[in-house]
Amino acid sequence: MRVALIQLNIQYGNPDENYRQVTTAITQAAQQAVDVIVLPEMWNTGYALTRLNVLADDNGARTIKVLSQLAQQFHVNIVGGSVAVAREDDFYNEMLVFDRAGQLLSRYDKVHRFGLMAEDRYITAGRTENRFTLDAVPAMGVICYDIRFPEWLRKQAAQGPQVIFVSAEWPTVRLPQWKILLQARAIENQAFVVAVNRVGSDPDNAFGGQSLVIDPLGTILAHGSDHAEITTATLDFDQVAAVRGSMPVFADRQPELY
Ligand SMILES: O=C(O)CCC(=O)C(=O)O
Repeated sequence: MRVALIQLNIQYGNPDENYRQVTTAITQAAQQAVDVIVLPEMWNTGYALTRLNVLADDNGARTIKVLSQLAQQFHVNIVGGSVAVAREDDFYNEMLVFDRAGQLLSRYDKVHRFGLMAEDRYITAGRTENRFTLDAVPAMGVICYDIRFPEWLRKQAAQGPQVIFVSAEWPTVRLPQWKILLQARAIENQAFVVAVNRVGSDPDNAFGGQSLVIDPLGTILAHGSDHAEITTATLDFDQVAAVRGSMPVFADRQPELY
């Protein structure tokens, strides 16, 4: 599975420009013979949370139309990062995943809201898991702050996913933690981690990219820079079987104790 990670310079509170940028970037990534394209967190609006009433995508309709059409056109799977979605009277930070036929496979609302960026005031938390299958590979997806909750990832990884997709707006100031947390999630779950962070800044934070592809032993296969770019890497799932076969971490769990 060849993956492309799109480090976008998200324009704060400017969905039209962000849909244009995403369309251009996906078109470029698709020229590189990739199987899965991955986007960062909240890419339609950035963290313009106080204006979600006018900016958020109504039930995800615009995002679904754009990403589904691109997935079909380029015959590529898209892990659509996350977008701000309005549904009934609430706002969600929602990941949308599409297969090569443009079918919507999964919708996931971020479960762990990040209080330091006021999500707890503006965003409604999700309550459901996010597991899906891409080209017959079991996979899962989480959003940014979720990676600080290993039990949330483990609960899902124990059900088979071999690759964990992460979409983020992770501030530069905590990037050293980003790397360590992601390597730990890969090692403990014996899975590939494909993690995309945005670049650029908003009125409150700078975001330094450093998107990562990590193998099931925690080795970094690809490392993004701090500017807008597309990073690619190839995942060989025989490695997941080999690592899980050589150390039976999942079988050795004692879930009755924790
Ligand atoms: O956990 C962190 O340090 C960053 C989390 C974050 O920025 C987010 O969830 O949007």
